[in-house]
Amino acid sequence: MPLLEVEQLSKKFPVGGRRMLHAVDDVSFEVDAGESLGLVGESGSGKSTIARLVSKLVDADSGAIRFEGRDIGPIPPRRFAGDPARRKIGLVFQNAGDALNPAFNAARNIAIGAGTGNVDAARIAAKAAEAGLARELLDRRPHQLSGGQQARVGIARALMSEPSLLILDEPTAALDVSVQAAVLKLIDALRREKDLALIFVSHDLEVIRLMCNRVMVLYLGRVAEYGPVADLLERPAHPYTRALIAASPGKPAGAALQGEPLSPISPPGNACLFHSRCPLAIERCLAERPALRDMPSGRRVACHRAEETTAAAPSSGLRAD
Ligand SMILES: Nc1ncnc2c1ncn2[C@@H]1O[C@H](COP(=O)(O)OP(=O)(O)OP(=O)(O)O)[C@@H](O)[C@H]1O
Repeated sequence: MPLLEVEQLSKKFPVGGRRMLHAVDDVSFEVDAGESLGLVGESGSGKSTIARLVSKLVDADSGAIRFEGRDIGPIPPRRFAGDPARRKIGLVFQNAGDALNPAFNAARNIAIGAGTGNVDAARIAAKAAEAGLARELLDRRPHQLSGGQQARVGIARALMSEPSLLILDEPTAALDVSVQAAVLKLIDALRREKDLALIFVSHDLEVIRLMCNRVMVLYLGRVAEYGPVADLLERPAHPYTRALIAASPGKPAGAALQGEPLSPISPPGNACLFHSRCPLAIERCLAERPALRDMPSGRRVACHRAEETTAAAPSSGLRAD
């Protein structure tokens, strides 16, 4: 049984009048113990909303979220704080400085993660040590700590309840490259030592490559492609994945996507959501939204032309019919 099973998760937000923004649409995935799943996609693709839905900060419109086999989806977010599953899901957010209470010192901020009133100082020190935070920093308030130290406080806080799943939403996005590398190394070491499962949200494919076993590529709230990370990045099957890889730092310029993304507000019911920017779009893509379908080696892809895309060499210029 997977540690976490998410099935057909959907979330719309009202945006005035009767208009709804489709933030997450029919998303399914699994995470096993000790596994690290990356969520990647452009800004607005639904990564954070998925992280917030799974951690029950936001209520889903529909879909199941089975944690250790139990569907926690129907539990209202306000009641989830007292649920035993809550303690097993640790959360680490972008910009640790903002996520910490500025009035509390590091020790008190870490203690919050236990979810109960009084926490033994020795336990706080132990979690700080696991997160690589020196004991003498525990008396300092967030503004007296560096970005990397703040990130470690956030991680120590998430570890307080001995989680089996950590949800990390761009945990190092605000950090300098060298500090980022040290914090990523820490997270990876913790995953191995504790057999922690991770859901790792990032814009950065290189970070995903380093940190994750599997990756889910999202476009306008839907899964474009899903699969083992090395294989997927080596041989992307979805034209959007190819474009993301081509646009990542260190790749030659000129491969940027053309065309405008569709609006996530009342998107067309039938068409592929990527058709407006897709170099391979054909008539069928306008008439029939591609379902997520199984490909070899554990890959799933939502593209009518995936076979042609994977058959083409990564550097070859793909053309529409
Ligand atoms: N509370 C909300 N009310 C209305 N719209 C929202 C709300 N939260 C998210 N959205 C919208 O849902 C869509 C998905 O947002 P989300 O933050 O999940 O994307 P993301 O991929 O995490 O983006 P980023 O990388 O910028 O954080 C966006 O269009 C966003 O504007």
